[in-house]
Amino acid sequence: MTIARALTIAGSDSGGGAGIQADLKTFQELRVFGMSAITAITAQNTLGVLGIYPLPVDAVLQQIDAIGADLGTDAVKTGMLFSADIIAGVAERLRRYGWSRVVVDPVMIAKGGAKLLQDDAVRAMKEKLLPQALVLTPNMPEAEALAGVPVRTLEERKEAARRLAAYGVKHVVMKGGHEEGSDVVVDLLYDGSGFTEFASPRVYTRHTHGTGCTFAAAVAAGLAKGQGVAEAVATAKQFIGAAIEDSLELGQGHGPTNHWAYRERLAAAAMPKEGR
Ligand SMILES: Nc1ncnc2c1ncn2[C@@H]1O[C@H](COP(=O)(O)OP(=O)(O)O)[C@@H](O)[C@H]1O
Ligand SMILES: Cc1ncc(COP(=O)(O)O)c(N)n1
Repeated sequence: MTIARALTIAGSDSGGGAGIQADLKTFQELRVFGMSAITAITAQNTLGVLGIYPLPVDAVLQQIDAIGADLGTDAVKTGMLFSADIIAGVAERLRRYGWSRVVVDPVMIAKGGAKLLQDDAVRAMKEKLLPQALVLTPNMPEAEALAGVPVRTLEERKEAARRLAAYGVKHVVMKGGHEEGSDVVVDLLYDGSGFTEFASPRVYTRHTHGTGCTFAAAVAAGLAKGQGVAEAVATAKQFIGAAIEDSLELGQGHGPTNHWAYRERLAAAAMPKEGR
């Protein structure tokens, strides 16, 4: 049996809802063997980010090399990269190992406002990392920062996607969680020529900590299993939809999503009716 493998290069979230923890849980739920290279340790809970401790660039790259030299990977997901130096090193390693199924989640600011990417790192992300992204998954504020144009209306989101594709990104998923005044959350996939919409009902909840990480990790899991981008995005949208709907109500602030909800739904649907 072939085992699909995925590597996440991201920050650690002690609260377990975002970052490396969300990614590994998502890989596991989607039956993908998960591996990690930690870029920074954050002391974090549902109320906010209490501290950020970036690792030395060499420590980040050695973790990647440990995987490149032995286990290998079928897909890579990047999350919180924190600095221009880490971004440059990661971009070089992606090239060195020939890893092409790369999902870049351009994490910049935590929901509580803490900076997870230094200001001078945005340029490195655009110039060094985006050209290597098979899929880029910005939320609306991240798309604005990267594309340099306002991103609110559907037309503005499309224009930003075209601008981001010009950096060499093959597919852009413009996530719609931050869209205001709509009962539907639309994620827009741009493949360099056309747009596909992935829509779901908006869940009115405060428990959305780590939604972006979880979504991007689910896309990477699909790619690791050999799915095409559109199929991986469609599954990821289902996965995050279930995780948000069946919330765990943990913590006093913005709680994590439920990473086992999607699997439990599939299992319930497969069960014979009399067995339920
Ligand atoms: N309230 C919500 N109800 C349903 N889906 C949501 C909600 N908020 C976010 N999502 C989904 O979660 C994913 C992450 O979205 P978004 O909030 O835009 O990104 P981020 O977490 O990076 O800020 C997307 O697939 C989006 O469609
Ligand atoms: C270590 C780490 N990485 C990423 C996020 C972003 O999380 P969100 O998906 O809620 O924007 C976070 N809060 N912490």
